[in-house]
This record gives sequence, C-alpha cells and structure tokens, in this order.
Amino acid sequence: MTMNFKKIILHRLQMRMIFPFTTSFGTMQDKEFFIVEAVDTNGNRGFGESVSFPIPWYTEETVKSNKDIIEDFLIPMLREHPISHPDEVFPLFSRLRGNNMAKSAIEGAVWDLYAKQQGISLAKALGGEKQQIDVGISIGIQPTTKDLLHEIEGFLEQGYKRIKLKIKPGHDVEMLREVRKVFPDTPIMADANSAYTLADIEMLKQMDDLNLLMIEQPLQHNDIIDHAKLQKEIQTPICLDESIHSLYDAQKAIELGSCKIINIKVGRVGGLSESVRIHDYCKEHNIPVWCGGMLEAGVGRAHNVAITSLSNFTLPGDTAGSNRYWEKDIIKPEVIVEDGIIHVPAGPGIGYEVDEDALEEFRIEKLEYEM
Ligand SMILES: O=C(O)CCC(=O)C1=CC=C[C@@H](O)[C@@H]1C(=O)O
Ligand SMILES: [Mg+2]
Repeated sequence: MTMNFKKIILHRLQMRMIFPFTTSFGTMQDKEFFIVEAVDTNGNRGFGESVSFPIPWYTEETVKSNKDIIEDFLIPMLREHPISHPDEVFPLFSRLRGNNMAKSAIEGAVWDLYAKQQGISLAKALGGEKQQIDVGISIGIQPTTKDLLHEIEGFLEQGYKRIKLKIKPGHDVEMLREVRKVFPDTPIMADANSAYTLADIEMLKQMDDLNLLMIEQPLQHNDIIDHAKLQKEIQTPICLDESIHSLYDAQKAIELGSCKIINIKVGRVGGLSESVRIHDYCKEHNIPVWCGGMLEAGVGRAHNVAITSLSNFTLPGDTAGSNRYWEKDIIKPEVIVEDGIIHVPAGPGIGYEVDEDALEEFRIEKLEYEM
C-alpha cells in the first residue's frame, strides 16, 4: 500500500535561542530552519526538521540550499516514485550526491507520517527498545572560566548526566584542568569541531591526564586517516562527528581505528534509516554511539529522542530539554529533562503535537507543494 501523499508543506521559521552558542567555528543565536510537513489523503500529518544552519560552517549545506534541493529535486522524486515504506526514501534520494540534511528533513516527515498511519510511536517504528533515555548537555565556549564553572554547576543541578565542553586552540587543556579541579568525578568530554591538526599532538596527549569520556572530532572535518594516527597515540577515546556522513564512512573509520565512539546526527547522515544502519553496524562492532544535537527545535528534538531509544545509544547524547534553548518551543508538551532522563513518548509518530500557534508565530514563509 502506498503512503498516499497529498501535499508537502515547508514552513520556514526564525527562532531566537535564549543564549548565544559559541564553538571553534563561530557564534549562533538566531536559528532559521524549515519544518517539513507531509500530509496524506486521510489528513494525517508527519513532521521533519531541517538542521542545517544559515552559514555552511558545520557542513556545506545551508537553509537556502536545503530549500532548493527539496523543491527542485526531492519533492519531484517523491511525486514520481510512490513509496510504501520510509526505508524506500533513502535509496530513492541516493541518486543525488550529498545534501544529507535536506534529504533527512523530508525523510523525517515521511517516517513520522508512516508511524502515525500505523498508529505506533516513531521510536517503535525504528526498532527502539528503551522507554527512557539518558541525556547530557553541550556547553559553548564561555567568556571566562568562572562563567563556565557556573554554567556547569547549574546544568549538573538540573540533573544532566554528562557535560560536553567546546574547545579551541588557546581554550583547551588549561581550561579543562581548571574544570577538573572543581568537578573531579563528573563525566566530562570535549568537542573541538575540527580545530586541531597532528601538529597539536603534544597538547592532545596531555588530555589523557584529565579522565575525559572522549574527545570529539579533534582533527579535520573530513578526515579519518589522521584520527587513526592520533587514536594510536592517546588513551582518551576519539569520537567522530563531522567525518561520518554515511554507513560507509562509519565502516571505514572503524576498520582504520579512527575512533572508539560515534556521534550519530540524523541530519548529517541523511536520515533515520541510515542512522539505524550505522547504529546496527556499530553495535555489531562494539562501538557505542550517542545522538548529537544541532540546536534543534521541538520536531528535530523529538526525532532525536526516538532514535536514541535504540539499544546501542548507550552514552548520554546532546538532546537537552526544550527549555535549554527556547522561551517557547514549537511542540506540546515540550521535551522535559528530569534527573537527566527524557521519557520516550509512546503515542503515535513523534509523540508530541506541533503547537500551531507557535508555528504561526515563528513562521516567516510557507510553501505548499501538491503531490
Ligand atoms: O545542544 C545541541 O544541540 C548540541 C550542540 C552542539 O554541540 C553542536 C551544535 C551544532 C554544531 C556543532 O557545534 C555541535 C556539535 O559539534 O556537536
Ligand atoms: Mg560535535
């Protein structure tokens, strides 16, 4: 039975985060992105979120490029090739190179719609088993170490189970040492967003004294060779983020020994189907995974909650509660973190309702495509 799409709607939203987020590549506070809504002939509605940024500094995609790819290629492909299961979307779109975040935004809406048509939760549709997930928090670079210590304390009080700190040259091992002095036993990791090269190896080796859970993407954004060399020289597990765009990348990185942990971001790998395959492959190879974040609003956050319910997501992810980012989120109820835990919703699809008033409040453009 085909999925009977009636129309696809792109809602372009603009939302301001309650804090500026600084990484080794820049500072963000205003978020512009698309919510994709897939509607079937019975009036069921599935939602996905595009996670690219307006500026291509995390991957090459942008909000604008997502719109062009979705409008010019992905929607016409879906119109011309009726599908009966969301797993068919990835192979259909794989005729186009790259543009994983654009593909994932559409595929996410199709997965949510499918789960609603079946009357099951998205988590269940994906093969998720956990009813609750452990979550950590990602803290951007702060003006001073005092500010950072204050932030960490606040999030630990809220129950977050691990702290991820952004690092960059000049703001790394000394800063981490200060933090370790104050929080000797807290699960802490560092994320460099590709700010270093093998020339920094002596500094990176010093990280081994700090008992970090892992160091995320220390070297170049598309590298697996130098990461393999580095992993041989340091004890701290390397986690790859930017370098992993596909199951193929994950297989090669594991084969080379480039990492001991993988951060799965649904948008970066082209959707939920590929995320499940990477999860399964990592599980077979004893590589734990966790779910990364892209400062998502509620719809993307809900997708992250669903994928994290799979069994090999054994490390706390970056899926913090809605109130970490937004005065008001676009879903009801909002994503709530209590004692470092999010309960995986059991209702149909993503299990959260899209808040129509909020959608309208933040919407700056609406585009409709008949299927
Ligand atoms: O809270 C979140 O959604 C995670 C934030 C976070 O760490 C990241 C968001 C966006 C781009 C990156 O800097 C990044 C990451 O690298 O994991
Ligand atoms: Mg990262």
